[in-house]
Amino acid sequence: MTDTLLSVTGLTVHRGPRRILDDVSFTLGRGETLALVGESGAGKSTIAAALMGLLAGQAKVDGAAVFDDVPDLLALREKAWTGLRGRRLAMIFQDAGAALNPCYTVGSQLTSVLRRQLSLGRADARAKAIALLESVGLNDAAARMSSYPHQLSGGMQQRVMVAIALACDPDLLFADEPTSALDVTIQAQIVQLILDQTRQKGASCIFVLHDLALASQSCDRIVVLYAGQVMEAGPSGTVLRDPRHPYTQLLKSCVIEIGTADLDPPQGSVPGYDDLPAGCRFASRCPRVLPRCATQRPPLEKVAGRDLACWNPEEAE
Ligand SMILES: Nc1ncnc2c1ncn2[C@@H]1O[C@H](COP(=O)(O)OP(=O)(O)OP(=O)(O)O)[C@@H](O)[C@H]1O
Repeated sequence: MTDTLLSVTGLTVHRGPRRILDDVSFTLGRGETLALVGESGAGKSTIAAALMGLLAGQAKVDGAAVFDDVPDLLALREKAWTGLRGRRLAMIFQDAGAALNPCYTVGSQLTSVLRRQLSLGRADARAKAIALLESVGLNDAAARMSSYPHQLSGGMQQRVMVAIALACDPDLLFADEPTSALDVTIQAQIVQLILDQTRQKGASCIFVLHDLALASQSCDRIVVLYAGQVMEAGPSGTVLRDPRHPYTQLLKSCVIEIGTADLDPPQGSVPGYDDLPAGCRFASRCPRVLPRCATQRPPLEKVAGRDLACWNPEEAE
């Protein structure tokens, strides 16, 4: 049994009249990895941004997020984020090429983080930066310090991002689709690198992923989101071996296996945020829909070892 590092309760985000996240709750243990999965627009990146305090001024954020000894991340003012963001919570973005500053060398971007956050002197920061680049598998790390981002491949740029994110030994790392800009052969290497590095440091990690197969292989827990609501959440083995929510079942059926005969793509699409039903947001596409689903939102309840929000769940497989 791990102790809890992050506990999110009732996270709700409005952008104007649109309720982008609706009462999202989940927990993450210390040293655990968690995957946020769901179709594009489900609100995965918004969860990460809200928990990193990056939505201020853009959206109305309600709910609570207890993080270690911080009573509520969602209530922090910008000044209170100093010493937390980049230090105890860090982020790896989708596209390292866009996230790294093209005007500064890899070395100067890494050492500036180390000097600012850890107050290291110039020589110590340089030595630690080289060690970090070595630890993320960058060949010839000392020489790479003077490279500009455009002189590196996409995979190498993402390794640098991992080094920067882990520079201050954060307790929690967000990896927002960290491999979506990379070739498929490099993707698995980068996911493995992030997992190895976070495990080695005893950190927790929240992966934002589209890929259910990758989530099941790499993460301890999984949160399945649909149009801003949690449909099902729990240990990834339990949820994916025996999905009880029709939406999780649908996602699972979309994982393509070599050798299967025909593709059977799901029908319909995620509803627009301007036109949402009062009840379950998946109701219009659900094969097990009941009349009450459109009008009454199912509560997230403990069912068979996971949290489930469904009036008419699948039977055990
Ligand atoms: N800056 C923004 N301004 C207005 N709406 C936004 C903004 N960012 C996101 N949204 C909206 O919020 C909803 C959730 O978006 P979000 O990016 O969190 O989803 P996601 O699940 O991460 O999608 P993807 O997998 O495509 O990255 C979408 O309807 C999106 O259009």
